[in-house]
Amino acid sequence: MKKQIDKDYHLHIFHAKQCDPKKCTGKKMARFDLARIFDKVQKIPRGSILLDPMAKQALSPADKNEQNITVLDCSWETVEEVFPHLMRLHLQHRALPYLVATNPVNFGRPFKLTSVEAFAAALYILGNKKQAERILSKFNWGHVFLDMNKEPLEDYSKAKDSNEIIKIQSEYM
Ligand SMILES: C[S@@+](CC[C@H](N)C(=O)[O-])C[C@H]1O[C@@H](n2cnc3c(N)ncnc32)[C@H](O)[C@@H]1O
Repeated sequence: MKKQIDKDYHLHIFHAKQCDPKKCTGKKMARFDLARIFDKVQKIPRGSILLDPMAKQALSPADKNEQNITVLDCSWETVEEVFPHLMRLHLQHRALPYLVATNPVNFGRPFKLTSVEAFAAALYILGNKKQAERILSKFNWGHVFLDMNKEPLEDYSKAKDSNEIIKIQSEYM
């Protein structure tokens, strides 16, 4: 039987220019050509998955067929204000389930992931673990994210849909 080759997802960062550029994980990803970065909403590809911490639907393997994943790199202080403005673009807003951040700013905090952690979690859930490892490899704390979240990520990656993700999440919270 032919081995299926993992397809790489296209990663996009809508950058709101609200963070310290030296600490910004999105900027660093762009420097390494791991994601495309822009500051105009119009550049978000149509129909893209938008990783939105306030979305009603959780990301799940049912979203596997979408090619594009977008993150909004902004300050956590403005998240509640900015995401509703993007509803008019008809993107596929998806929240990530319970996972723990391992970046130096929010280490140990659930749900509050940096852009690179959010992308890596999404890639893992959608079945491309190699791309998740590749983007995290540019951060010296990156591998810790997959180590600490290995069990839930494995379970989420085997879920059928958003409802199953929510059920699995409740076992970890
Ligand atoms: C708020 S920004 C903060 C970026 C940070 N300054 C950095 O250097 O990476 C993080 C973005 O990652 C995505 N994200 C983080 N946690 C998430 C979650 N629990 N569910 C969905 N998306 C999430 C969202 O697009 C969010 O806007």
